[in-house]
Amino acid sequence: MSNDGKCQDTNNCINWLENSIVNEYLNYYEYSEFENLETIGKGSFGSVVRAKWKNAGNFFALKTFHKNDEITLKEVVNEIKLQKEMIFNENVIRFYGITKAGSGKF
Ligand SMILES: Nc1ncnc2c1ncn2[C@@H]1O[C@H](COP(=O)(O)OP(=O)(O)OP(=O)(O)O)[C@@H](O)[C@H]1O
Repeated sequence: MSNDGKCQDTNNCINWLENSIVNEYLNYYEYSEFENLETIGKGSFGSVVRAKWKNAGNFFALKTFHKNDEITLKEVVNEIKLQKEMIFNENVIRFYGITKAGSGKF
């Protein structure tokens, strides 16, 4: 699938994410690079945790999606697309990249 943001089913969404990482459109972080995870909020699709990035000691908000189903994967791709479009808006938090928890969730 091309990297035009289309995500019609589960496999397409996963391919879009993986191609975006391989082609370096998205930064990928190993989940093991984070420590001191503390839950700071919950949304419709998952929870948000504050986590320390071991490499530099700074903190990130990690948005975790609880399921790997089609609706959730479409939400992940949609949210990444929105974040990338908002890159120059100072009122919107910066999107740094994506990680994958041990359970396979993004
Ligand atoms: N970057 C962040 N820094 C601090 N807290 C955050 C951050 N992102 C999200 N949160 C907290 O986590 C909560 C859940 O965020 P999340 O984005 O999962 O859902 P939402 O946008 O509030 O709702 P929905 O999932 O219905 O769109 C937020 O309401 C907020 O309290």
